[in-house]
Amino acid sequence: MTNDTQSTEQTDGFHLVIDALKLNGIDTIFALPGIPITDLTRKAQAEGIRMISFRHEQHAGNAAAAAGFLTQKPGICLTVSAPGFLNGLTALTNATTNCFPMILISGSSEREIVDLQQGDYEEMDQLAIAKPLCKAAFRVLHAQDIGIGIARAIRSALSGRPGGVYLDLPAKLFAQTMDAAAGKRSLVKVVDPAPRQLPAPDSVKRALDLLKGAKRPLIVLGKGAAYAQADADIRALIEKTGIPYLPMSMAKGLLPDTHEQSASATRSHVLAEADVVMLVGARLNWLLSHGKGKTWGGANADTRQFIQIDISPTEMDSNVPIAAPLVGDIGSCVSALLAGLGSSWAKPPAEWTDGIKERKDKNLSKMAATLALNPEKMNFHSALNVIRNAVKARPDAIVVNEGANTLDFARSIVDMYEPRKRLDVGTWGIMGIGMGFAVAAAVVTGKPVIAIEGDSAFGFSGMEVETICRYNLPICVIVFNNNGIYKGTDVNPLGGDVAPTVFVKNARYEMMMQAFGGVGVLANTPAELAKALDEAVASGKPTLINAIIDETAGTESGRITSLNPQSAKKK
Ligand SMILES: Cc1ncc(Cn2c(C)c(CCOP(=O)(O)OP(=O)(O)O)sc2=O)c(N)n1
Ligand SMILES: [Mg+2]
Repeated sequence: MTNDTQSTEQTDGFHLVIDALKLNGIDTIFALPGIPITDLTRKAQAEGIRMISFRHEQHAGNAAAAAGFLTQKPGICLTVSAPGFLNGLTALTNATTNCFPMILISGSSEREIVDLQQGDYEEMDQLAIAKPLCKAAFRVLHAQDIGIGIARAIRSALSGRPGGVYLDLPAKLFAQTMDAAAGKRSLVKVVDPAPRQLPAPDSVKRALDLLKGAKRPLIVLGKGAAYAQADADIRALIEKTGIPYLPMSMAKGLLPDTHEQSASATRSHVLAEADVVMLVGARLNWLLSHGKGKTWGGANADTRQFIQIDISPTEMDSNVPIAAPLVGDIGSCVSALLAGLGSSWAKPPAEWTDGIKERKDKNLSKMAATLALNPEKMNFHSALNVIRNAVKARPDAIVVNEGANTLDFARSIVDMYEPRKRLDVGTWGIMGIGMGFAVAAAVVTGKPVIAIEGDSAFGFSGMEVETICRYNLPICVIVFNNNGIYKGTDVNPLGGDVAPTVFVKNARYEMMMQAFGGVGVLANTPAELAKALDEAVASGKPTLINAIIDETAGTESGRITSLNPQSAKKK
């Protein structure tokens, strides 16, 4: 409480939180109301903040994370204390792993009760629990500190490597009052929350020298390159150097997947044979086989050199030595490289680029033949070919994708044409991002969203179809219904209960959407899927298409089956 004497008008914690968020350009909150934040959700809505309330906090958190990735403003997730906070933690930790900027704001119990463990309603030391799982965590105890607390959370989420931040607001804070004028003065508009970090000129020269001398150069674009919104410079760097590039899944569309320099269709060849690899916002983690082993084992395995562009200096040498670390924000690094190219940059040797083109053309015609097989039969390929054509017709649509086979096949079959139009399971490979990401994509962009969902993956967030209907969002959910996790054919050798990986046969998922007033379609053929998808994208109506997929078609864990521990051979 302050004793500021300038005015008698008072403000309170509720309004200071709302004013601080609005002052920093926050116009949407993804939440699940309850004690002690229900009134905050109502007051925020009354003050013009768009309040999107969910059925489970994990999906509100995923929506906040996706909003952060798409807008470069921190997505805000608001939850109740303890169980609501815990439900939001998975999304907060996943956002931090993905480097997506979000802030989880949770109500909490009072310090004096928590610290004496006196058994409060939903008592939990939330700040202590959140700290190791996110980029930064703060608690605010006094109304006059709300402005600085929100400012610190915003700057932490956006500066340097973006990530998840936890902000703990004990219940009593909201009802605290203070002089309105003093309250206004206590608010902080964050200046330049994500300062540019320019690379050192000598590091730019080192990287260019390495690229210049390469016989088989490759550029790998990660989701960090998509987040950077340096789209024109990234495209110019690739096209001016003529170097083949490989987009990781959420970097697809930075250049159209049909671009002549895309090496996606011959990924294994370029990873094995490249002699200089430049990573742009892509970490050498499991998704790139840690930069070593069989995947990278071609002719240049022992002499291959890496250039890495990353805003975090300690990311360098994480798995293999980095010969040319380029530390800075991606936009600044890419423009520095572009400036250093000069006018006489020699394209890579034709032997390398022609070899890639030959392999790529062969693989693309093999894929075309597979996609054309049995056009009337419903399997992963024929169903995804329908979606491939729909996205080609509507490149502004946003694709959300999760599952195992449903994910792996979609990644290679559904081409993307514009940046930040594909949202998926990310670094962790986590299921359950589907509906939260879809809601955020529709809310922040207003564009049509096509959610390509394995039937197991859909189950993690399926209740949010009610949220989608409640806000009448232009989302078309396509459930790839193969009756189970990976496939639908496992059996229990003892009889009795079904096998742990199978679901109710031919479940009628489309009826869930109908239950809440949306459009539900059962699609048994690619033609039925195509008709329903075209109508959904054209109408913008919440739609769920239950695509019945051949239940024998999948493989265990899709592309990453090798990660399953192999049981010892039975005696
Ligand atoms: C939160 C969570 N739980 C479990 C998993 C394990 N998992 C699970 C459960 C998947 C679902 C695969 O089944 P699906 O029906 O979604 O897709 P397909 O049948 O098309 O392969 S993919 C995968 O890695 C996970 N990645 N994330
Ligand atoms: Mg399945």
